[in-house]
Amino acid sequence: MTNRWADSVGGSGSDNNSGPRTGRAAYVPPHLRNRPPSADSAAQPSPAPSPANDRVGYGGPPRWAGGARPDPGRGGSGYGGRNAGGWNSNTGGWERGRDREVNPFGEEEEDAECASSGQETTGINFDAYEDIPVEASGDNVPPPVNTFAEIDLGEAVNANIRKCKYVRPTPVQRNAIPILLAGRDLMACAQTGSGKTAAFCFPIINGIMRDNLVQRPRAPRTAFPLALILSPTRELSSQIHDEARKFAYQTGVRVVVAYGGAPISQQLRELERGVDILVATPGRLVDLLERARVSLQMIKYLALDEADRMLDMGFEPQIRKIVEQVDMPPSGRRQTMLFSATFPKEIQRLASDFLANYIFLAVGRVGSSTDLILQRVEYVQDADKRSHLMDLLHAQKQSEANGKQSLTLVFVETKKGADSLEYWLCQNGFPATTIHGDRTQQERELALRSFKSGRTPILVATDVAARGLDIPHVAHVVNFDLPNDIDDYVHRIGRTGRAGKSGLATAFFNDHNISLARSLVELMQEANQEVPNWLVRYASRVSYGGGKNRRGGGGRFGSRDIRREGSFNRGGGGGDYHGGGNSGGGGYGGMSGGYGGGGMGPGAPSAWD
Ligand SMILES: Nc1ncnc2c1ncn2[C@@H]1O[C@H](COP(=O)(O)OP(=O)(O)OP(=O)(O)O)[C@@H](O)[C@H]1O
Repeated sequence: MTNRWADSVGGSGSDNNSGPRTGRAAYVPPHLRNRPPSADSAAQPSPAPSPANDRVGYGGPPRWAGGARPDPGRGGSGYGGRNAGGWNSNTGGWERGRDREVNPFGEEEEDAECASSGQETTGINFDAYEDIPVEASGDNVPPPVNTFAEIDLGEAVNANIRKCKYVRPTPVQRNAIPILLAGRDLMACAQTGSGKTAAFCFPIINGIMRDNLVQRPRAPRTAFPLALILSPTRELSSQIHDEARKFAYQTGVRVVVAYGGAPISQQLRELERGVDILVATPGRLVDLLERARVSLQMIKYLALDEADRMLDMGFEPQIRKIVEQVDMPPSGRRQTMLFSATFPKEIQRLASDFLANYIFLAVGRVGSSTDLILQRVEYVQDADKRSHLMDLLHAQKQSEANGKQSLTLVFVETKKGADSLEYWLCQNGFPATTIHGDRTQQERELALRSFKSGRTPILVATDVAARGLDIPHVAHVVNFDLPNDIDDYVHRIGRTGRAGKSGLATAFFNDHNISLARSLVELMQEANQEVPNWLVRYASRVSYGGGKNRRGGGGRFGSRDIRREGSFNRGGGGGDYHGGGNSGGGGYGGMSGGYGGGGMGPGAPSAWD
């Protein structure tokens, strides 16, 4: 009973690509594939047994060893449309191909009854978002919608929305989807856990289905995707791929993922079988482009998730190469969408290079954290951090005595620190695992699965796990080491308090974190959190501009559309504006100042792909 959710989570999206594949069907263009769904015929794979701790798993059978691997949710709609994304437009295999599509919902559908009858809510707590302020600026902003029924996403996508148990669109979806369906470029900022993935996936899938027969060039070994979704980490790309496959199930739109650390041969095979939407990390994509195994010349939709991270110093050269220096159609001839929970001014400036006459959308204040997360900051000297963490974990265990076990995500600064804390926790009776850039991809995936399943309910991580990961049941995020950048803090704590659920975030603060004090106080006040007096005193002692604090230089959440500031002249003028939350009324006030000083630090580059 207690493990029921854990089992289903552990199984979902992890081994659902191991269904049988029998032969190859001919390519069918997406617009011909959108037929009413037939009964799912694919057998559901059973989740592979995993050890209690992935360290123990080192002795287990090697995954990926030789040939096909039981790959977690990757590359495998099983659609079988050979050369989709390529050149062959033979339509003969449509039925066969679709019938073979592995059901990406896996056991979740079977568990639906259990989930809805239990304490778990599968949907967003919409009350939490009722009053969220919305700002949209740009020319002729399409109005928001209130329901999915108001948007014509097509029968198959609507069926998938129901399977996902999405009853109503979230605020970012209500606003972003009509903008994207109208073909507009978009820079969208919305709080962590508020449903941005679907906000860009639905319009992309719909667009591909609507496009008339797209004749792709003839090049036998080169894939020609129509849409590209870039994200900064392997795990996030894998997660987006899993989500996109659910949204695209039975639409005939084929989604493939490519990221580093995993054998490229498997990814090449998937690409050869056809791709409409390619989800990728920049490094692996550059590799595929250099091998001429992917061409971007047919790209009509480009989405950058965690766009501010993608355009900061760590990634910008790769992104420029992909978007500007290969064969992707220029802005204006493709539709570009950038999403994140944080958008510093400098990044907005850079981003405007990739956009044409775009709309800027802010749902909630840019860079703010959701007040669903209870934030606590405690003064803890470095030497005392471990025992303090132990106290927190013991207290948590006590409170869970009669309830379900919840997950704790502990962020540390270094990879070595992660390993050593993990070891210490395990020694002290707290099963833990770790994820960071020094672990192999195989180890990283195993660790994530072990954490999600609740087998190791503590995950010690570097910033590699800070962005985008949507892990149910993370009840507590501990910033054992605080980051230097307040935006990183926002993303880290955003691993809890998702989809309308509440969460707890505890930070250990000491004199090493002094440069963060002021922005931390502002962020907490913004989210109606109780701020300790000692932290306010720290904040008043420091001036802006220190460290990598990007909020420095004048005020709180700089954040609105930078085109509305006089100095910015690129990318079209700001104009239309609709404020208010769900009620559709009211204005969007209170955003003043801006990001000023501070560099755009790459955070911990070694942790990123
Ligand atoms: N309309 C909806 N109704 C119910 N749940 C939803 C809806 N849209 C998305 N969700 C769920 O909300 C959760 C968070 O969504 P998602 O991961 O897209 O958030 P995000 O805004 O991208 O977060 P982050 O900024 O951390 O990347 C997911 O579990 C998703 O399935």
